[in-house]
Amino acid sequence: MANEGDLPLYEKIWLKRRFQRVMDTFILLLLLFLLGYRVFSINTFTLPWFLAFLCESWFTFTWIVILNAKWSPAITVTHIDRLLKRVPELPPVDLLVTTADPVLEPPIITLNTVLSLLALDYPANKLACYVSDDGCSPFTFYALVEASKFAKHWVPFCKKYSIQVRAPFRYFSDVASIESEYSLEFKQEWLQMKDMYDNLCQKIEEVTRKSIPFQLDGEFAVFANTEQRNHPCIVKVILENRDGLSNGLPHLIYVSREKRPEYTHNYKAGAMNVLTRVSGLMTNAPFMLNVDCDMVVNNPKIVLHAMCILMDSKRGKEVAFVQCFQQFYDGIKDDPFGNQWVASFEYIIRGMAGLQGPFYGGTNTFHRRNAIYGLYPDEIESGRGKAADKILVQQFGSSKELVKSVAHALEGSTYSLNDISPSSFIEAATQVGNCGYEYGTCWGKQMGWLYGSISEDVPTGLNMQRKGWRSEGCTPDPVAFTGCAPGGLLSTMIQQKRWGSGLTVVFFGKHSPIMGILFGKIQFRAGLSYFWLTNWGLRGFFLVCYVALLAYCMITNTNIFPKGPGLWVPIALLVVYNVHTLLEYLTIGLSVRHWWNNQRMNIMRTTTVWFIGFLSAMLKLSGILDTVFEITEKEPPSSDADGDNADARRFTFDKSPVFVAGTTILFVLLTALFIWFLRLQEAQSGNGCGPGELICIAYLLVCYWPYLKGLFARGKYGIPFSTICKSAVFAFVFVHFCTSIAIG
Ligand SMILES: O=c1ccn([C@@H]2O[C@H](COP(=O)(O)OP(=O)(O)O[C@H]3O[C@H](CO)[C@@H](O)[C@H](O)[C@H]3O)[C@@H](O)[C@H]2O)c(=O)[nH]1
Ligand SMILES: [Mn+2]
Repeated sequence: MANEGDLPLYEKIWLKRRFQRVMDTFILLLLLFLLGYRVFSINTFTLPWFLAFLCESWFTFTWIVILNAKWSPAITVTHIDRLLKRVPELPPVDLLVTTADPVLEPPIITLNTVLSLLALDYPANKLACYVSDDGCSPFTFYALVEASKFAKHWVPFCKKYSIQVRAPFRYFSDVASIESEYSLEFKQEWLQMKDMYDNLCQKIEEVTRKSIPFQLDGEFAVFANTEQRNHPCIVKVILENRDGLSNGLPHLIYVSREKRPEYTHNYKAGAMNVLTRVSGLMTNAPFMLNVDCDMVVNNPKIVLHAMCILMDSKRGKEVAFVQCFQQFYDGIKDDPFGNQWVASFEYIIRGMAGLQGPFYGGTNTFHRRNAIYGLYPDEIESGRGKAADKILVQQFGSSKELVKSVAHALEGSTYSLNDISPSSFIEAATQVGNCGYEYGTCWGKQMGWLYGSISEDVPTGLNMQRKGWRSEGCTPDPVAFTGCAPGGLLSTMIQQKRWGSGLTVVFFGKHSPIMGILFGKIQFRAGLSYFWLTNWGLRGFFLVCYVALLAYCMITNTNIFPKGPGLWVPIALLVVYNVHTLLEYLTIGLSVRHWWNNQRMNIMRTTTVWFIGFLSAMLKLSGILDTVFEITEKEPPSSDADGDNADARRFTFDKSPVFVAGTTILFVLLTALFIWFLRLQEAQSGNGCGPGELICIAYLLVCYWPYLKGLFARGKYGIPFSTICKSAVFAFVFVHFCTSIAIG
């Protein structure tokens, strides 16, 4: 038997999914068959055939990417008991939260996230919570101050009764949390807590509802004369665990970095870098947990689980970050807008976890501070050694205090808890939160959260894996964090557009997975699996081309699919692919409806928002137009939140260009079908468009059904008249173009 001390703190278990591999391979063969067919039927060579060949080559490549990503899935199993036995002194962890807009991200949400963090099952003197507020909002600050008062009761309550869900709005929305079998004492305290929480909500609502805020004096004076994009740096220590009590409350610090109109702020990446520096000064924990303002802790032991991985003496040393999946609460049943990603997590991200590790997803992630600072994994044992202060100043900026703390972190010297309290660093923290601080340094370029893409998370993770680091997934039961999925169709589309655009920029940039494979230490298969992510925009481009090609065939009575027996290949592809994905969904307990919703959404988002994202990335890359990080709207917790709400599942439309793209495609499909139908009366020539094209167009139309319904619906469920007009013009131009090149 192995010595107890030798047992690893975590294990990695590879899953066997043989049937899936067989099906995946079969689909690949069909694709190759189709390509082969095109190559050998070169005598019928026409431009449409050639374009179809290009697109299908791309689809085949995409399939190889997916197959490779899914091929060797793995899960991690963590052993908290071993950790607690072996590591008497748990390391400190800094908790970093970002919020950016008090309207799109109501303070009550941020407050709940923070409360759930403060109540983590981890020694309170080892935790410090930092909240970055890009909105510079006195409301958010007020909410945090009030939350800190409530936390003094809430945290002991949670710990005393081992409550699982420690975000009050989640906890109290669950009626089962108070059932008859509980003791009288508990019930009394429960009622008290509920009362206090209701009061807290009421207070915050009262304040935020007023158009003129409360008196900006005392603590709030700093917010006078500030604008969201024009204000000095504000750092406030809200809670301080002065006596270092392990059963007290963690530090809570509010940071609103300086903003000036003449500076670029780099959105979330900029905010994260400021948080990294401020936390570096104040507590300098070797590990940092980063969550978005709407991701509440769902498993209070999650830090312990993550530490099992990061503190493991063998394999843990190569792990730069531990990624917990994004999962959502109150998600609408059967995922009508395709924004819950359940199947992708199960198959793709678990698959990546079996390679060099999952990508960094922007939230629910534990980072090794020195990996963020640019350390290589082989430097971790020995530390980097003493770097000259001059070099550190060049890289990290001119704050003397920060350079000292960075040197500490890079040397990997044992984490001596700072005896100095956070509040003595306010001045230094304000300095590192200023706009000009990063000028000429490496922040955002070589280390920290990288700038340049509005999907900052992916290149940031790649930048670490490029140096040879691995990452690890962590999926304990219960789920680690739960967040709020975009509420409706529009916010989903905006989010998808941002990813489509940001990821395309990554693909063509310095931090592309290709560069990582060629010049860094990204393993080939790991790099290839990243294409699943970074190619979303490109997939939009190719799919739109293919759809246009199909429509062109229908309109001009030409074809891209073989006739006769060869026709069975594309048809078999369509059928097998759908059956296979359906089985994948059913295997993990998802419904047929869920599958179909995701399937059609995949078609809709690829042909609209990913395509638009691709175009906007092209504009950005050619320096014509910069891209903007549009924040996803978060819905405030409501008592009638209910996953079965029929209205919430319906598609809503507005004047956004996203819907112009979709409606245009719908019109093109309809016109193509209509022209084909008219032609039915005429005698058929042998070489015209055939059943292959027809089946594809019909399939696309079924996917686009919600748009068709939108044409006839009213109010927010209907497509606005102006959108219809614009789309009609675009569709007309396309059809006209088709007919004119066909004749010409
Ligand atoms: O200027 C900004 C913009 C955003 N944020 C914060 O960034 C987070 C993510 O923004 P959100 O609008 O919720 O975007 P999502 O699409 O939901 O986020 C996903 O995608 C982002 C990258 O596109 C990642 O950064 C996120 O972690 C990931 O959850 C939120 O906490 C925001 O407060 C800022 O701090 N400053
Ligand atoms: Mn979000």
